[in-house]
Amino acid sequence: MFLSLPTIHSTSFLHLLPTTTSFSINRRRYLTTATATGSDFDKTPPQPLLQVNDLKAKIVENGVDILHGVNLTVNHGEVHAIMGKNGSGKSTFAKVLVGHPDYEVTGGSVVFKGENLLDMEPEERSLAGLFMSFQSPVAIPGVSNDEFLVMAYNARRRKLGLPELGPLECFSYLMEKLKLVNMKPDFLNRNVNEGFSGGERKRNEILQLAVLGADLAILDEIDSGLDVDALRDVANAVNQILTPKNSLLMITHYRRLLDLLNPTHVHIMDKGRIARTGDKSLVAFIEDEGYETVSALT
Ligand SMILES: Nc1ncnc2c1ncn2[C@@H]1O[C@H](COP(=O)(O)OP(=O)(O)OP(=O)(O)O)[C@@H](O)[C@H]1O
Repeated sequence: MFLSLPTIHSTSFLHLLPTTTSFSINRRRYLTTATATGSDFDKTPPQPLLQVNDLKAKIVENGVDILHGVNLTVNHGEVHAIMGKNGSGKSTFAKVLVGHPDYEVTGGSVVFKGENLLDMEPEERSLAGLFMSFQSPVAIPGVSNDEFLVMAYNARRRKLGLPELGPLECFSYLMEKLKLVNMKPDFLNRNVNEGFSGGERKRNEILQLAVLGADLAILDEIDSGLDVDALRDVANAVNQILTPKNSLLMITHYRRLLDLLNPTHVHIMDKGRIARTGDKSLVAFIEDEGYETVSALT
């Protein structure tokens, strides 16, 4: 997880929900009904959860431009996958969204829940409902998993004006989430990610997501290093965390994760841009043709 203040599912998106819209929810399509007061002309288009427009960014250390104009819209309840060859800028894009200090935005805009995301500090982005699990989650020596989760969860509750949970309530809340991710309770007493295997770290990221919640969860190669059982557990947990209101942006190289999480949109990133967007059939196209075909068209 991005180690700033915690992300949690927020109720503040409610005012953004349109009166009438058709939007995809995980694998289903829902049609909400208009309020009876207006004509068709009153129907407002769906308010995107995330709107990225011509986003450009460079690496701070060496000034190299990596993102060359990314455009992406994620609506509530959608599941997006970003694929693309190594070094095409997928992780950079994700890290720029959460405000990673290694990168500087040089152009474009990002609107999240109606707010300018680029104006927010990383902590504010997290508190606003953005969660990211990194490709290589870091360990936090000296801080136990349960301390970390309780602290993060209660910080978010304070931010939302909710009372903090006491130790007993926290314990039962965490146990419920552990079950969701199929992790043993002793993981709570261990220091965050310290001595965890690669797969355990990935599972622990999903535990953090389950505990903290998110309006938009960004999972960067959550499937790398997972055995088949762990992959299924992680996918099951993510599917249970998804609701009609929150959304998922996953970065992956592998079809097996897509089969389990069933994205509504698949994007191919190439040379720091989204070069192609489609549905899951795009994956079969890439498997047949390779990324070079996409590169040749950009
Ligand atoms: N902090 C950094 N310092 C130096 N180079 C970087 C940094 N971050 C990204 N890069 C470079 O930017 C390019 C894009 O990297 P990025 O990690 O975004 O690619 P990716 O599409 O996620 O690749 P992969 O599929 O291999 O994970 C690569 O050439 C990478 O070496």
